[in-house]
Amino acid sequence: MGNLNKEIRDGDHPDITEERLKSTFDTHKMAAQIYNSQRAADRRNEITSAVLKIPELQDIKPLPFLSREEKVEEAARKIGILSEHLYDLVNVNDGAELYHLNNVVIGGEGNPLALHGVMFIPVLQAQATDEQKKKWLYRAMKREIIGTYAQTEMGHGSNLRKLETTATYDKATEEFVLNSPTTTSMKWWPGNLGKSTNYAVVVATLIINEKDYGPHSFMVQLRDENTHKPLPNIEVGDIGPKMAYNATDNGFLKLNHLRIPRTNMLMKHVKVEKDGTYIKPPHAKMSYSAMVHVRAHMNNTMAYFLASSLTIAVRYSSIRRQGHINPKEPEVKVLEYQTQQHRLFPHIARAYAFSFAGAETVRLYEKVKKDMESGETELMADLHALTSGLKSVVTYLTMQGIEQARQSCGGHGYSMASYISEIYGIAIGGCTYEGENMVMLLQLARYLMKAAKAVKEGKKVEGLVGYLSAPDNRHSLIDRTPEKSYDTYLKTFEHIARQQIFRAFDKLEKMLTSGLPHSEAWNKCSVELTRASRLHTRLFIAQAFARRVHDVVDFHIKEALDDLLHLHLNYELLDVASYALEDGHLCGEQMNFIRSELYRSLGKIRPNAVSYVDAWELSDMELRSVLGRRDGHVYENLYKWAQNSSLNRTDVLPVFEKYLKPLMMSARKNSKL
Ligand SMILES: CC/C=C\C/C=C\C/C=C\C/C=C\C/C=C\C/C=C/C(=O)SCCNC(=O)CCNC(=O)[C@H](O)C(C)(C)COP(=O)(O)OP(=O)(O)OC[C@H]1O[C@@H](n2cnc3c(N)ncnc32)[C@H](O)[C@@H]1OP(=O)(O)O
Ligand SMILES: Cc1cc2nc3c(=O)[nH]c(=O)nc-3n(C[C@H](O)[C@H](O)[C@H](O)COP(=O)(O)OP(=O)(O)OC[C@H]3O[C@@H](n4cnc5c(N)ncnc54)[C@H](O)[C@@H]3O)c2cc1C
Repeated sequence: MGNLNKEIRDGDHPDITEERLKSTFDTHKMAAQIYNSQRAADRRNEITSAVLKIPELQDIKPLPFLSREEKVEEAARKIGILSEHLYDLVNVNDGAELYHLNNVVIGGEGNPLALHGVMFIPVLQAQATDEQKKKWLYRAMKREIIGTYAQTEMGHGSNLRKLETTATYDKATEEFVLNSPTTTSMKWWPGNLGKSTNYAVVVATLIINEKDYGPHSFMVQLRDENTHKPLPNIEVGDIGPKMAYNATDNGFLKLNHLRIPRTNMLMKHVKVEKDGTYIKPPHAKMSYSAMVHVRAHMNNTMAYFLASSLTIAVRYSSIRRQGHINPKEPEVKVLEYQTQQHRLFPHIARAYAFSFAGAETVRLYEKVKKDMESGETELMADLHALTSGLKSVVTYLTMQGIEQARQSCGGHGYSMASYISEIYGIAIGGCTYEGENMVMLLQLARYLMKAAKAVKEGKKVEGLVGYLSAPDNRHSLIDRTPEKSYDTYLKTFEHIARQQIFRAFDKLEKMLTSGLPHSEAWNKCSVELTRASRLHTRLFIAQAFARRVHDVVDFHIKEALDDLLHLHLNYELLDVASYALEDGHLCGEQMNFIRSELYRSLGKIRPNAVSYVDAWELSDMELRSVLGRRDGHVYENLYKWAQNSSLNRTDVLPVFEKYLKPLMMSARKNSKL
């Protein structure tokens, strides 16, 4: 039997090898849990190995040293090579493999086909008729055309029903006239809209005979297919640099009374007949499918970003020695400090939890997608509620975890050599895109309030909100039952979520009864409502984690996941404990028990810490971090990395003669006077 940790190599830093030798589980078997099958984990490594053999696919230099234009060009160069050799070099089979290939070769800063794959193709798959698919989808899949999803405007993103871009039907010519009447109506933000794409699905307010039918999707050709020049009546460009994600040309678009054929409206579910008759879709929100698609996959992308930062931080913490625990002994690895463990390990558990919750969400998404193809829409509300809550909670907690990872690396964490700040910048975009987090929490709250109303009316609710109808214990049984079971924790999470949902519901009802209009009452309750949504979602995440651990067969993997789950439940419960203390569901004694279990968990996780992050099998190429190097040789490579700085090209910069010398000369002259 070889080493359980598959990252061990000769010549690695002894401190990191020492960590890996302690592993109690096979990291590649653990990867099968993270990526949902052994085959998927194997394929990731095959793809990485294939890429490493192709010199043209390597970064020309570390990405932080590239200008914005160079970043855009570098991503496009690699996309070109990849598109040509996608099948002969790496034989990519599905979306997950493509996503991995992208992460290894290009990284998270974006590429010209990012929105093409993530939204343009999915929206055509879901909303185009067969004829429209023939016209655009198959060309898009072959990359003969490149598209994006242009919905957000400068003045409106969250409130889709107030989009200012209009698509007015002209019965006489059987055309839609697309128009951006104001500055604020310009499309603003769509990824790759600025410079890369030549087509877009534009979301505009449909007007027929002066009646507003709300947001609908239209295919618009933006640029000439050969010259790439913008077509008449179209102004398009890049919106400028962002916090991160700067290899992507997020863009603006102004449409000046642009005429497109009637058949350019995506009409699989909804129709406008030649005479202007409007035929409703089976469900009013079917046209929101591209957003739901991304939201459903975001748990996994966030888990990936979080795991990347933690891989960097935990590996670095195992070779960074500073200070003493026992003054008679050498300086310790910073990973020995309980504060460092408390800062990092709960986030490792969250990354796993998000991945498991993500797998369940994608399964539900795939089912709903299939149902929708045949016009079946029953589960759309459940999926919308689930993805709205998860999207918000997972992106927010990911943001916290990445920032903790950065701080845990001390000064070097602040250097772009750690690459954590770039990962942070990319990930936190997720708090905003695909629905601003508060807005999405309030969407889930609508669903929860309906369920609470049903329960109050004596009806039984099921599924994701089934616990609202289930019997509740007045007092938590944590530490009060002889057998140790996660069920007692999950029941406590249920209690907390249930209490908060009903608290928000009662507050809302009281205001409504006092005569306040619904929208005003809703606003006055909205902080309580978002709290209810967060607690409901955190319960779901904990349940999904527990379900996965329950299903694992391999003893050592189950044991290692069980340790992480134990840490997760104790840490998360402490985080939300005030809700349970308020009504005496938990008492001080139980709080002490939970705290001591948490500290015990940190000690239990410690020997496997490096293996838990190694199990994500993130190669050096995709991490792009000096601190996170697999071999642990950080210091000599930090020095090498700094040599890339353009400031080091000469010993003396022109600014010396121009500004600094005169400044010092004049100061010296003055001091002589
Ligand atoms: C393996 C990997 C493979 C693939 C990778 C895939 C993804 C990669 C992941 C990451 C992406 C990486 C890079 C991409 C980066 C960025 C891309 C970003 C793109 C964008 O941001 S696109 C623009 C997104 N914009 C938004 O999200 C806007 C948010 N606003 C809305 O969605 C709506 O305005 C809102 C808030 C839902 C309200 O809509 P509306 O006013 O129409 O409705 P009401 O509030 O009145 O509600 C009425 C009713 O409708 C229900 N409902 C709303 N939406 C839905 C839905 N989608 N499905 C079902 N039901 C819905 C709502 O609940 C109400 O029901 P009720 O009356 O309460 O019963
Ligand atoms: C990196 C990135 C990539 C993007 N890519 C795309 C893309 O490809 N295509 C595209 O179309 N768009 C894209 N977007 C735009 C994105 O979808 C929107 O920015 C997002 O939906 C938020 O909308 P907004 O900007 O209008 O925020 P706003 O709604 O203006 O939010 C401002 C504040 O108002 C609050 N608020 C707004 N409405 C409510 C409400 N009803 N109740 C309570 N609070 C409220 C919010 O919580 C927030 O605090 C992208 C954005 C980013 C950052």
